[in-house]
Amino acid sequence: MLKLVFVRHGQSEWNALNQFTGWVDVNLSETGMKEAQEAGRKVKEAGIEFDVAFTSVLKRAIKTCNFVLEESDQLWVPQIKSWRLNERHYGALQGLNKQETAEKYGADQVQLWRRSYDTLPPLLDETDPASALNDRRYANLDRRAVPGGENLKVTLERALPFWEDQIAPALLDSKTVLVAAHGNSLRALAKHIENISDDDIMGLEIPTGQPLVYELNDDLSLSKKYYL
Ligand SMILES: O=C(O)[C@@H](CO)OP(=O)(O)O
Repeated sequence: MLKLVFVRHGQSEWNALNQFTGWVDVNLSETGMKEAQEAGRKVKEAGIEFDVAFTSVLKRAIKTCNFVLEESDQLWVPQIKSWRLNERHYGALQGLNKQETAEKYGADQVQLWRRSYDTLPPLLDETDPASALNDRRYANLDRRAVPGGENLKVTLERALPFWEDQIAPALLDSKTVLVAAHGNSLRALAKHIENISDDDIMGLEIPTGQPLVYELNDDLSLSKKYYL
């Protein structure tokens, strides 16, 4: 049985402030660090030994990856970072308070922006410093892949090549894989793995710091899914 473990980063400073975050590189909160360490302890208790770990280029996920590996005494495990595992880019919503935005535009509109598969957020010009697209870590990024903001569909389209090129081959090579990433990049990959419809994906939430184990068959079809 092939094994894949998803961990959504622990609570971030902007999760705590209820702000749209996306590609803004905010830190874990104190609570988030504890959640990530607890996730590592659960991995250790479950006796899961990773061969490779994948994470994004955002510190809240990278630190979560490190905490999980440190607490399970596996800091030696090779780590590969990619922007393709980043949180969905939240466009012009980045930095706004979610509650205030709901009061301004209505809760239904905000729920569509947050959870619908194909509604794009209001886009941000790539020259806007808040867009993060000019940061040097994205120097090789094809800007058409992230048109100033992403819905889940665009997030899946840019995460999928990383699944195909890196994660799936590692699994098919019988490696036990950790993916420490974000609410929406993990929802996108979960949609693919679990074959969830465009409508049903609206209802899927992945909690922070809870290791989610996928046991997969040899053709990467889903056998079993559970939280530690
Ligand atoms: O702000 C964000 O980047 C994400 C994750 O925290 O928010 P949402 O819950 O709307 O997907």
